[in-house]
Amino acid sequence: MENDNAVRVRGLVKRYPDKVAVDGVDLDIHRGEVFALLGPNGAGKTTATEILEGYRRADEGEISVLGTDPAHGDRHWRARLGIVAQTSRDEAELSVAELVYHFAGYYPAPRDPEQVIAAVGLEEKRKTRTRKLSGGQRRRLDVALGVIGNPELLFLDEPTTGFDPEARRQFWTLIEELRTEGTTILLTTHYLDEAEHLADRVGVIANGKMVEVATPDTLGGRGARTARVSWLAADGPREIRTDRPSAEVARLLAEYGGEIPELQVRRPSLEDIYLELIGSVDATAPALEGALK
Ligand SMILES: Nc1ncnc2c1ncn2[C@@H]1O[C@H](COP(=O)(O)OP(=O)(O)OP(=O)(O)O)[C@@H](O)[C@H]1O
Repeated sequence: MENDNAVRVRGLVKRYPDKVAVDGVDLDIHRGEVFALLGPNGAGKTTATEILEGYRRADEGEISVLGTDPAHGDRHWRARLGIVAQTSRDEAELSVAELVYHFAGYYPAPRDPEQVIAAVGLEEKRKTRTRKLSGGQRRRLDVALGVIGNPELLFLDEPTTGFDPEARRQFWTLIEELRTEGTTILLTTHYLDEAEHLADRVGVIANGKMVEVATPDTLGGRGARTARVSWLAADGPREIRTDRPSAEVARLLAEYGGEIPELQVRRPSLEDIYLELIGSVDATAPALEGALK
């Protein structure tokens, strides 16, 4: 019987000749959640993801993806996955619509190709050959091909790289719709605002190790962090740190008797916390002397 988690990983290790890319990772992704994997370049995100997709073999560890060990996944299992990899497939001479219809034919219960083309904002390009698409349009097509099979579990590896802000928002809406329909999603991204907007939980990976798994609001104790209240006083900008920002704002309000000039209340952003977590890992990483000689 399949367990409740879409993904269950214990003690995952992947070694390359000169590098341990994934170094003992545990990971649970619940059914129906959006999980964002964050980490610097070379942290091991793609390697780990490709092992879950069945494209690479682990050296050690127990892995279950939709109840199956990816090393033994058959085509029925594969049809339940959607994959948007970092590099695009190359079918340069086919048009957008031809390619989307073609891919729909691979799956037992595909989505409606026209709806998918519309959802990624490529209606006007449906007859354009894929080699004539811009980088961002090509990436939208990749997303369309990843979701056309109506997957239970969708892997998105840096899906919005090269998207303009409007396309990114449109993509976020699409992901929210998929989530509402119950699709489980594993997203890797370097955009912290994207992780914050979309993810139920985030995992930070660095040097092949999982540093922390938490909700975007609570990562690194974020929810309990001191707030900063800043405003423009008569003699220049002021900032104070406080655990009770509302009380501070009330005090200022009484003092000013009305509008407080340039008032801002800020807590550390997800990006601040992420950089702090990654920084503390870097500081304990082995020295690079050997590599730099
Ligand atoms: N086929 C390979 N052979 C040898 N080393 C590899 C191979 N693929 C990846 N690596 C190394 O493994 C480490 C992890 O790479 P990986 O691509 O998983 O990182 P990533 O977190 O996805 O990075 P990015 O954010 O840049 O995509 C890196 O040091 C990389 O150089």
